[in-house]
This record gives sequence, structure tokens and C-alpha cells, in this order.
Amino acid sequence: MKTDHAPSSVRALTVTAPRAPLSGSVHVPGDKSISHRSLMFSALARGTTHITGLLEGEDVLRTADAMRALGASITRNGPGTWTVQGCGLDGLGEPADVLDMGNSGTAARLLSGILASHGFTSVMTGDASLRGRPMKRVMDPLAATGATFLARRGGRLPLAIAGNANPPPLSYRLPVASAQVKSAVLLAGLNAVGETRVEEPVATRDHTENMLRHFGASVRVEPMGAGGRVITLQGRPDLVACDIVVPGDPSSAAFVLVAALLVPGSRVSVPGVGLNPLRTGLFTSLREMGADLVISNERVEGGEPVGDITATAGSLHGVDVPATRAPSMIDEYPILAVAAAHANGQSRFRGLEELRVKESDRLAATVALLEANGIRVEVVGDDMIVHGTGGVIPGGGLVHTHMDHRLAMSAIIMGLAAARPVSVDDTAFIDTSFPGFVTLMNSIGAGLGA
Ligand SMILES: O=C(O)C1=C[C@@H](OP(=O)(O)O)[C@@H](O)[C@H](O)C1
Ligand SMILES: C=C(OP(=O)(O)O)C(=O)O
Repeated sequence: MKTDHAPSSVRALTVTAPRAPLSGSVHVPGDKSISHRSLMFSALARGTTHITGLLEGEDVLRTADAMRALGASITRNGPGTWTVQGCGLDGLGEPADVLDMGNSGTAARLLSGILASHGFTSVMTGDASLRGRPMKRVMDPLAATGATFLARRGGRLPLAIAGNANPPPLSYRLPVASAQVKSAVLLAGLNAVGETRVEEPVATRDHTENMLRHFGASVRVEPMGAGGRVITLQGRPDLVACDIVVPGDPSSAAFVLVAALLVPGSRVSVPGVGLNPLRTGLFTSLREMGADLVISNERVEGGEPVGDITATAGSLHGVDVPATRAPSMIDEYPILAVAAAHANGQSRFRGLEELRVKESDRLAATVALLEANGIRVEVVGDDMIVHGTGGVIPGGGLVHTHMDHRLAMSAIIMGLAAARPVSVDDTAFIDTSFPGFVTLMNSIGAGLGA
């Protein structure tokens, strides 16, 4: 299916190691999770919200289109600067056409919670990657709102939702560590009278909780067991428009910083990166590998911790990443695997079952990425074991990215640190989360052909 923002054509790329070190200071685009939420929540609020630093990637543009189709007035005033005229909690209306969420799991899952708790019928679809991803994980808890769901076999998009404008408040324990599922349940709870309760045995990113509070909702977060949380939302809050400043995306900064760590002699800074502790597992893991990552100028911007990060190249050693850390770095395993391939000795990443249901089967695709470039890698249960080469990645392989932006960027970074060129079948999907990635990398000396 061709849609307005879909990457329009395949963009293959062959990457060779640069002759000189990478250097400079570059801002990465706004945080994807916070950008989606800022558009959705401001559409549900009363009044006008001003957003700065919004990620203008394909995924977030899908959310903007969907919220417009539901009745919000959303205007782009300049790069990253957007205004949303909200409809209020009961003001969204039936969309005239199918909502196309493109490549974005976050957009589809979070929107399900909103659609299930409004009294109209809507249909969501997505690109071939998203149509292959599980929606049952949100349909199951949301069915208790009284909404009706009709999906393809296996709970896949397209999905029709006949919502219920007066849902009961839900109480749900997450069976998978997923901020998307947690958020879908909480968003359905906005229209419910009473308290919606979500238990998460392992804490996942809390941008929904933080931003709903910012808009005036009452959200309580209490610790549960070892590292879990209970989140309680008071239904029918008066959500009031407010300004939002979106920090730089740590999941995007990851690629730039790992490139600097791996290309000999490099030193690169990324200012204004979001440092929410539920997002920084990659930086913890890289430091455990001996990476020279310095965080400075730590501050709070728009309610989220932010800092400037400088990476300096040096040798890395293997690491054992515990499963409990996975939610705080769930999108960063492909790039961590590239760092591990370059490191001295063996790395083990534990508890990666969720990687199998991302834009691609990221576990299988990351293994294929490494193996195609001469790295020995094993999968044992849900763990990945990477046998690092101690500095020289052989390279010379072709990487299949399977409509997955993070694989494309990881393959490019691997090419910068490899002895022989690394070819990438399609870089077009990078635009879903990191528009301008190739240009930005070239501005620090990557020398990538456009
Ligand atoms: O809530 C979010 O914004 C996200 C949650 C994560 O997905 P899961 O909830 O499926 O772990 C992550 O992979 C995705 O990129 C963004
Ligand atoms: C998994 C990701 O996103 P989503 O689930 O929103 O498609 C990602 O960006 O790596």
C-alpha cells in the first residue's frame, strides 16, 4: 500500500570506513516516543499546545495525520515547531477513512487505547511490516472496555475498532514488558470513570505517565516488587493544553555515539539528549564495556532529564547485559551488537524475546547482520552471544534490513568500522525515526554516499 509518507523508493548504500576520525558536535532529532505522545495527548486536551523539537520522522507524521483525521487541528509552524488545537476528552470524532499508521507500532498501539474509549468506529492499517506485528497484546486488555475489535488472523492489522465512550476502568497486569501496552490501557482509562490500574513487573519507559501529569491528570506511580511499578490513573481528568519541549532521542544518539566509539581517533558530542533513566540502558552497557562516554550539563527540560554526551574512541571489551535492563534499551540491541562485534571477547545480551516482534524479527536480523560481516554469533534461548573480534570487523557483507530503520543504521555504523565495505539493501526506512541521518553522519566525517 502506498501512502503519503511511506518511504517512496528503495535506497541501497555501500559503506566504507572513513579515512579520518569522526569529529564535531551534532544535535539528533527529537525523541520519537515523546513526539507521538505530545501529538496524541494535546489532541485530547482543551486549548492550544505548542510543541518544540518534535521529531518529523515518518512515524510521527502518521500520528499527526491520524489525530487530524479524528478532528484535531495540527499545524507545523517551522522545523520541529508545531501547534495542536485540542478537541478535549470527548471531542474526537469518527474518521472518514482508514487510519494508516505506516511503520509505527507506537502509533498503532497507543491509538488503539484512544479509539477503544470513544463512541465511534474506526479502522487502522499500516505498511507490510506493521501489518505483521501483534496487536492482540492491546486488544486483549482493551476488550474489557466493551469495545469490539475485528482484526486479521493472529490479531494483525487492518483492525476495526467499535469503541465505547463509557468504558469501565481497567485493572491490568502486563504480561510483556511493553510501554506501548501500558500506554494503551492508560489512554483508555482517560475516558473511564474511576481509577485505571496497570501493574508492570518490570518498569518500562514512563513518558505517558509523565506527560499525562504535565497535562493535568492525576497519575500515581508506586514501586512493586523488585523493579516493578503500579500506575494508577484517575479517569476523566481535565487535560489542559501546555507547552512541550521534546528532548533529543537517546535511541537516535546511540548510532552517532557508537560510531564515534568505533572509528579510531574519533570524538563526537551530542547535546540535549534525553536521559530518562528508563531509556539509558545502552549508555550503562557501553560504559560497562569500557566506553569513554562523558555526560555533562545535566538539566531538566520539559519535565525530562537531558544532558550533553561526548563519545571518544577507544577499545571496548565484552559485556553481560541482564534481562532486567532490556526495557531501558529495547531499541538499542542492534547497535550494541555492532559495538560488541568490535569489542574484545564475548558479550551476552539476555532476555531478548521482545526483539522478535519489532519492525522485523530483530533478533534474527541482527544475527544475520553480524554473520554476513564475519562475526560469530549464537542465539541460546532468548539470549544473544556475540564473539567480538577485538577491533577489526571483517565486513564485506550485504545486510537485509527488512523495513527496519534500526537495522539500516546499525549496518551503516558497522560499515564505518569494518575492514571491507558493508552493503545495505535499503536505507529508506531510516526516515521513520531519524530523517537526515546520512547528512548528519557526513557532517561529522562519515563520507557516506547519499
Ligand atoms: O512506548 C513507546 O514509545 C515505545 C516502546 C517500545 O516498544 P514496546 O512497548 O513494544 O516495548 C519501543 O520499542 C518503541 O520504539 C517505542
Ligand atoms: C520498535 C520501534 O518502534 P515502533 O514499535 O514504534 O514501531 C523502534 O523504533 O525501534
